[in-house]
Amino acid sequence: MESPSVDNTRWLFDKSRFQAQGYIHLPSFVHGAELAALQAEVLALISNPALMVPREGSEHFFKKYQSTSYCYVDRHEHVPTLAALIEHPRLRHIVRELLPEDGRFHASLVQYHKAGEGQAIPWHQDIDPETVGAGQMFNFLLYPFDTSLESGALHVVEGSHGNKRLPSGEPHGDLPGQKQLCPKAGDLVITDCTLFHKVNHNTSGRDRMSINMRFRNGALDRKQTSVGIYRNGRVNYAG
Ligand SMILES: O=C(O)CCC(=O)C(=O)O
Ligand SMILES: [Fe+2]
Repeated sequence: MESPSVDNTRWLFDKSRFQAQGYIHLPSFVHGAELAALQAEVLALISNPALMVPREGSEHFFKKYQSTSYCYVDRHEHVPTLAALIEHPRLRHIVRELLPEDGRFHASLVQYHKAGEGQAIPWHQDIDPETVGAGQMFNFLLYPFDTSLESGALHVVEGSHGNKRLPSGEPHGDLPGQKQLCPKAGDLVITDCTLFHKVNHNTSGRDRMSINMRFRNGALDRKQTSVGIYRNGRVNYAG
């Protein structure tokens, strides 16, 4: 007989499904006053360009990889609801399911695709699958506002996580088996960092934002987590 707590766990997070797919979509993870606070704080954050990662000198990166979002890294003092979310018991429960030995918070990223600028993130893997592999680092993506096909769906290739690198080709070109997710406000999407994923161009008249809380196995060192894979090259974010 399974205990009720095991049933609760299944309801919250189906680990075997996650491990088979490489991602899982949990609707309405955050709602009500918490979601309203997150929305207000994220809007305040993106209204302050001084807080984003400087773009000067990165023109080559934007052009080559066609990754054009405005990015805010670890701005927790400006988004206290995000700081609280990282310690959220339900979220930490899932982190423990995924990384029972040593699940550590790694970094947060707020990605901002401004209305009217056609911004996008091409196919990528957040870490090098050949050196790290699946099950070591995860994105917990929280969407403060509704997304749509026009503002930028999260595209994923189910089951692509593991030790394989993305096939070379067009940065945004279609991949076999790709699926489109359009998370609603408050939804959480968890992905393995080796999963093939991208965000298509924001052609809508609405801003598109995502909040990424990244967790890693504490046994990984910085060198293993600083390389991202694109279809036309690999990037060492550490420089
Ligand atoms: O904005 C999204 O939906 C995905 C962002 C992403 O790929 C990332 O933060 O690694
Ligand atoms: Fe990513």
